[in-house]
Parts: sequence; structure tokens; C-alpha cells
Amino acid sequence: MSKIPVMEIFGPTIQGEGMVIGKKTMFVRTGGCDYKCSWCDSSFTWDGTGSSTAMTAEDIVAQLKEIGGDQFSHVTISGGNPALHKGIGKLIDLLSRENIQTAVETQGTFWQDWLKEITDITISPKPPSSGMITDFTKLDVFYDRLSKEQASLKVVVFDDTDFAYAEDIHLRYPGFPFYLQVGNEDATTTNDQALVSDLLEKYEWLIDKAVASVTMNNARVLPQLHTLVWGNKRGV
Ligand SMILES: C[S@@+](CC[C@H](N)C(=O)[O-])C[C@H]1O[C@@H](n2cnc3c(N)ncnc32)[C@H](O)[C@@H]1O
Ligand SMILES: Nc1nc2[nH]cc(C(=O)O)c2c(=O)[nH]1
Ligand code: SF4
Ligand SMILES: [Mg+2]
Repeated sequence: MSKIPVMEIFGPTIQGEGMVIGKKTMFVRTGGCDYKCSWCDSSFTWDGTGSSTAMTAEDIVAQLKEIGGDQFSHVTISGGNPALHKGIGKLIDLLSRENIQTAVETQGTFWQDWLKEITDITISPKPPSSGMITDFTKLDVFYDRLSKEQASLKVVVFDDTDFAYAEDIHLRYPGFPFYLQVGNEDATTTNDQALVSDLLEKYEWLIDKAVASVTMNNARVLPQLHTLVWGNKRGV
């Protein structure tokens, strides 16, 4: 049986980003990533500063229940890149048997067949400011294999170059619902007041960019809601 490296399990909280923003959900955060985004807000999953526990799918379900009780019916799997782990297929299976819906956050660099069984898939290709290079042949696979009802694209934007990249992504994959997300430039500060005021300013900037762009006529522009509420706190 293939175990899953788990960094943290938390919730219930609300999904703070993307296609199911506001939805009550539990989170399972896996360890390991094939990217190293310059601004990653979860770098402890891959830079050696955090530690993971190898868990079976059954262990994870048991811990979700221990922490969340019966106060949840949706589980979001994030990371790191959860799509590195084959064993998540079993977890999806166990959760769906209990009528618990699932969501995944991934950058779209690795395919797993279990992705087809996920209710809400957020694919988040990375713009130039991340320092990562997009392999479009890999993203094409996601576009071809996933239904337009279950998946969406979300691009985090820090500057004008990122916005132009977001336009390219949206134009290349017009069938997927498209989300723009405000980038958090300081994912370590504990000065919540300054952070929130800065993020709201960036949100207004991103709204203005989207409003002025014909390409973005069908896009949704979102903040990271959890950051506005809890700042950079972990496990919320
Ligand atoms: C931590 S990642 C984990 C999942 C997967 N590796 C990915 O990037 O899609 C979850 C989401 O947080 C976003 N994110 C990471 N750092 C961020 C930051 N500093 N500001 C805004 N969003 C960020 C990512 O783009 C992604 O959409
Ligand atoms: N509330 C909340 N919403 C989130 N949406 C995506 C998250 C992530 O780190 O992947 C996240 C997170 O860590 N917390
Ligand atoms: S792909 Fe996701 S988890 Fe990996 S470094 Fe980038 S933002 Fe962080
Ligand atoms: Mg996060």
C-alpha cells in the first residue's frame, strides 16, 4: 500500500481561494513539491523546514474524523503538490464512500488517474514571478482529461508580466472557468494590519487590470480570503 507524506491536517475552516471559495472544508496538506516558487506561502512542505508523517489513506480518514468530527462533508487536498502521490487515489475512494466531497490544489505538472474522481480541481499554473517555467504539454493533458464542470484554472498575479501570462493561459484553455488571485508578497509577516491593507490595495489593482482587459471578460477576481481573515497563520 502506498503511504502519503502528510504535513498537516486541519479544519473545518473555509476554502479561502478559487472555485469553491467560502465553502466549509477540511484540509490535508501533503509534503513534497516539484516546483520551488519564489513566493510559495507553503514552502515548509518542500524546503526542509517542515516534517511529514507517512500515513495510509485509512489513517488520514481517521484523523480527519478525530479533528473534524461530523462537522464536515468536504476535504481539500493541497501541498506541496498532492499529484506526486499515487496513494491519494485510495483516500478519494474512502471519502467518496462516505459521501464526502473532495477538492485538490495542484500546479498541473503531474497527472494521476485519481484526479478524475475529484469534485473540485484547481489547476494553478505559475506565472513568471514564481521563477518557474510552464510546460504547456503537461497542462494540455489536464485540459484534455478533466471535465469543465470539475476543474478550473487559477493564476496568482504579482505584476504586469504575470497578468499577461494569465491572459495567455485563459486564451489557451477557454473551456475551464478562470480565476485571478492576488499574490501575497510577504507570506511570513505577522503584522496583520499592514498585510491586509497591502493585500486589499493589490486586490483593487488586480480588479482594475481585469476590468480593462477584454480577455478577462469572463474571469473572476479573488483575494486569498483566509489571509484577509487570519493573516499568514498556519492551519486555518
Ligand atoms: C501552496 S499551493 C499548493 C498546491 C500546488 N502546489 C499549487 O501551487 O497549486 C496552493 C495555492 O496557493 C497559491 N499560493 C502560493 N503562494 C502564494 C502567495 N504567496 N500568494 C498567493 N497565492 C499563493 C498557489 O498558487 C496555489 O494556487
Ligand atoms: N483556508 C484556507 N484556504 C486555502 N485554500 C488553499 C490553501 C492552500 O494552502 O492550498 C488554503 C489554506 O491553507 N487555507
Ligand atoms: S507549486 Fe505550489 S507548493 Fe509548490 S512551490 Fe509553487 S506554490 Fe509552493
Ligand atoms: Mg495556502
